[in-house]
Amino acid sequence: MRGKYFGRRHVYLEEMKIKYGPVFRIYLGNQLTVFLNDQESIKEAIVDQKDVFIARPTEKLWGYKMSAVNGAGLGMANGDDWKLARSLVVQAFHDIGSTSFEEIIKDEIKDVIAGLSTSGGDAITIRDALIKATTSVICRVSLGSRLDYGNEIDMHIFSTVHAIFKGEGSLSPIHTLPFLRFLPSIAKKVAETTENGAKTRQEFSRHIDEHKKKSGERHSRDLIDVFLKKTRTTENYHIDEQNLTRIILDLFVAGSISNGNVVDWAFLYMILQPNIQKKCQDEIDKVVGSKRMVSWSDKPNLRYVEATLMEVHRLGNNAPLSVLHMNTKDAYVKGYLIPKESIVIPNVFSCHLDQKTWNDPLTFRPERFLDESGNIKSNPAFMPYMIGPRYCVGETLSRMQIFLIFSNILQIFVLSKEVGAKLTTEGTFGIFMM
Ligand code: HEM
Repeated sequence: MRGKYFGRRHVYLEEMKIKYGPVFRIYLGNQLTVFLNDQESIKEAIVDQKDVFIARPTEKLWGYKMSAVNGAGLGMANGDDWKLARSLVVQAFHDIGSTSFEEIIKDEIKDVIAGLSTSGGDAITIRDALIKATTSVICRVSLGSRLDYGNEIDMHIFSTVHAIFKGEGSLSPIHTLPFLRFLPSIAKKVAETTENGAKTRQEFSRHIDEHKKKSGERHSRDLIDVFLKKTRTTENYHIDEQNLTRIILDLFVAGSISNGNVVDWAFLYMILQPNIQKKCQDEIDKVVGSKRMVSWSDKPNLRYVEATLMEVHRLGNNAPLSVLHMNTKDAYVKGYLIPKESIVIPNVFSCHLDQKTWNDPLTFRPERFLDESGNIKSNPAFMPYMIGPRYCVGETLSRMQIFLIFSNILQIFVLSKEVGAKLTTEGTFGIFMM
């Protein structure tokens, strides 16, 4: 999308919603694409007709089809391949366990805090440190080792994942108008992306080989350990090593920058609303004090912090268009026919700002998520990790990271704006709202 909507596709979609209502369609190339723009329409499709809307349109998008040749991974897989990949990741997260997750995250936080402490009060940008920490968490959960920023190959993985985010994602015209790939400027980019993806997956294969050498000695410390155990204990296990490298890439893509990005949004709101920052800090001081780190078990008692992070998710809108779905049969939503094999896009951004649901939706107000007794009060229209059978598989790990990083940094530092800096909450629309 170009012209006045460049980087502001959400504005265009809001204008379409006002004109045509909560369900409307557009053509991407010759592909019919339906946008669902409120809680009722998203639920009616993705939950009430889950078996029809569970699919991904992988075959309909050129780049995704190409990248699924040696295994469709998890995020873009369908049918039994999806079930098996999802159950491997769920099993791995279960076996690694929340105690190990917490230890891994706290290790990374200590590094971020050490980095911030050396600034001596000078203005610094925290975003890079946050994203490196959250990428390192995924690295440890998938490959069993920290991301080494002095290592050329690790940096290659990091920049490959970054590059994916800078693109337009599934809505890039190249997917539905694949002849565009022959244009010289695009051809170069396609060649680079293909080469980088292949190199990154080769590196993952190297990690799998390393794990195999030690396999007898290892407990389930990471995804590769759990995969190797499955291949030993399950006859004709259907996921092969090629596909595993794609699953790992999916976890990196979906789960690294996303979390750092949310914490970055959270700190922006705290800088712009120092009174809310202070309320979070007062709660942390009261519940945890300053002699130990904030832990995941403190969360039930840090309700204002929790409500603040929910409000960050609502307004920061990390994954504004969720991930694409496809209906495998003709279906109706709000009385509109959605022909078989349409691309279906849950517009979570619009749902989170819907005037019908949210009082004063553009105002940052954590209290909207608290009841009169100060307990957390959710809202069915709040769905940052989506709903239905394909909801985010990394939700628990993600919530833990965001909570721990946010509260442990606020426990120590007061965040403020550099003198003269101009800050805005107008984000750039892409796979993630940046
Ligand atoms: C703030 C952080 C995150 C947000 C807002 C987020 C949001 C989402 C959303 C909206 C979906 C699409 C669900 C659907 O299609 O119905 C999704 C899917 C997914 N997420 Fe996340 N996510 C986050 C972090 C993570 C993390 C940390 C991981 C991995 C550890 C992860 C892995 C995935 C995967 C693999 C899928 C595809 C699931 C499937 O197709 O079955 N995400 N996420």
